[in-house]
Amino acid sequence: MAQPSLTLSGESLSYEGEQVLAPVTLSIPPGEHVALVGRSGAGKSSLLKLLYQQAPEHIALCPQSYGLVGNLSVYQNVYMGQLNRHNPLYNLCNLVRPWRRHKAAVQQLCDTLGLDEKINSPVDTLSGGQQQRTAIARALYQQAGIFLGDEPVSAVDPLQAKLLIELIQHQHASSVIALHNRQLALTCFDRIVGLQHGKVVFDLPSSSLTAEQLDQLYVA
Ligand SMILES: Nc1ncnc2c1ncn2[C@@H]1O[C@H](COP(=O)(O)OP(=O)(O)OP(=O)(O)O)[C@@H](O)[C@H]1O
Repeated sequence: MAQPSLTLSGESLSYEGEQVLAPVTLSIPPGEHVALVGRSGAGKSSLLKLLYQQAPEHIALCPQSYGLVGNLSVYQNVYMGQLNRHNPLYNLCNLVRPWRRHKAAVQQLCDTLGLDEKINSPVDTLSGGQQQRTAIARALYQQAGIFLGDEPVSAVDPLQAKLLIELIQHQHASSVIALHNRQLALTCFDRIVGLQHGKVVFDLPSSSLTAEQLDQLYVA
């Protein structure tokens, strides 16, 4: 399936009549990896929501709250990344007694993400970082062309965060990831979109930005 560009042409977002994101115009073509940076409440999740609405069928979404089912295993949660590819009976069979090809594919992802020993554990029994990696595994299993992540590496150490971002980018034609780690934004992404008080205040190549400029977003 050809990957679309994600394009916003002046869309805004309001809750109960109150605008939380001012009109945004931006385009993210296949091949571009974009970081969203800004203080808590600046509008990063809101912008991701608008982007998701543009092409949900092409997007693997990794939400801030993970959206995992706590009493189901890591395998079952990761399998759910492909739920919409199969009929309900097929899914039920593979959630209860997985076929070898699904089990092997999920096992491989779990090995890559350091979850190999946890594949049969209920998600509720995992650490925060392990739960976060399960949410990433589910998004990777979806095999979509575009990845949207809302602070998907906030609960892992900096080295692991960099490896995860590289893995996500390697497996998706384009990605938009909200994160607070400015160094990661500068080193791993093509473009950085800065948000402040519900507005996009810059949209620039990461090579043209410095850590000090990103720090300005965090000044009250
Ligand atoms: N469901 C909602 N109803 C009303 N207001 C909301 C809702 N979701 C978000 N907001 C408001 O929209 C604004 C932007 O929130 P958003 O979640 O987009 O920020 P953010 O940059 O992602 O923050 P964080 O880094 O804390 O996740 C905030 O003022 C928030 O209170």
